Amino acid sequence: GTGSAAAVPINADFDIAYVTPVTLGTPPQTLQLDFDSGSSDLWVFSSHLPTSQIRGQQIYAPNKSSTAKLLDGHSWSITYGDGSGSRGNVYTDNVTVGGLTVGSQAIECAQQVSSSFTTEDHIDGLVGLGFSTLNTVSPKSQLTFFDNAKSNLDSPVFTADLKYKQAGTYDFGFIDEAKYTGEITYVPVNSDPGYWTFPSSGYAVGSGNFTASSISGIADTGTSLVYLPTAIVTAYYRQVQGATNSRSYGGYVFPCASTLPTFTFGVGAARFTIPAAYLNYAPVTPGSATCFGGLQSSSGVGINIWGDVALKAAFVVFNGGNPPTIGWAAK
Ligand SMILES: O=C(CNCc1ccccc1)Nc1scc(-c2ccccc2)c1C(=O)NCc1ccccc1
Repeated sequence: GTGSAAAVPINADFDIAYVTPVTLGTPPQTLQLDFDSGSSDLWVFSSHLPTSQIRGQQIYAPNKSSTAKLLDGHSWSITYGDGSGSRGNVYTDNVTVGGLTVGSQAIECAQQVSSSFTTEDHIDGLVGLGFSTLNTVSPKSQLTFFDNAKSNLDSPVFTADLKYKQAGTYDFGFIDEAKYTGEITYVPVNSDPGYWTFPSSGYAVGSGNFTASSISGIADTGTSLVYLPTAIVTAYYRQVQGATNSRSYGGYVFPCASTLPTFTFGVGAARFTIPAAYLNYAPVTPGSATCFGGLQSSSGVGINIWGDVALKAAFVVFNGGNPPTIGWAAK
């Protein structure tokens, strides 16, 4: 089988995150979920949440689904690097994404979410697409939607075609040749950390020389920005008039009117250029003349993250075969 579903930016002004419609249970309950290759829990706003923590999100009510089953004695609790998090209990039910159905998928129902989830009213939960070793359900960890679907897929892959300020797609089970140009460059994935960790071959700032340098990082559809080693990031912002690394804003900022260089990264012999517009991420506060960069230092993060700002400059194949690999193509 295969599946194909839209990845829609949650904000009209800048690409904080992308959501995809997912139907749960019988009769179908449709939620808008954030597909996240940087984590491995499928969790949803649910009828078990205090109403004080719900602000407009759609909820999944397992007691309204004839196919829902409580996973007795199981719970989950997750914290993301930005300190946000959620926890709750677990049901299994049918989950459908773009025509692809998984029966008895673990659906982690939130009983508590942190304030940043409550205030983000366009995200009804997450679909983790990382490796199932990262799943937080206890005492028995659960498989991701992709791992459950894999055996029924024409090919054990999913692809991300994210776009700048417009809807893209997630495809499951096939590679759509119409979505990319040229060849797909595949590199090995180290899944031990539980992420889609792959080697990048180097970078260039604007029209400058390409610096060959092996950079290990993760392909993370759930993280908005790109986080790279300080040496690379300072080389980039040296080319931006008025850029500073702001302690108060927590990263590199610059006058919104600044001219930004592009940023090119290598995957094997292939080169991908992130347009300047993607790197002028957003005003630090609505209407401000100071803007926050789409490229930030990973020194406070602990790992290098190729988030949406990079992913939307390419067509990316997450190959869940044995061994796993990741493919990058121009589009
Ligand atoms: O957690 C993820 C992917 N999920 C991101 C997400 C999506 C919706 C809501 C909340 C979070 N990716 C990874 S892998 C490793 C980290 C990390 C980041 C900072 C410090 C330590 C670890 C993160 C992560 O938290 N990403 C989101 C993020 C937030 C702030 C700064 C950077 C990245």
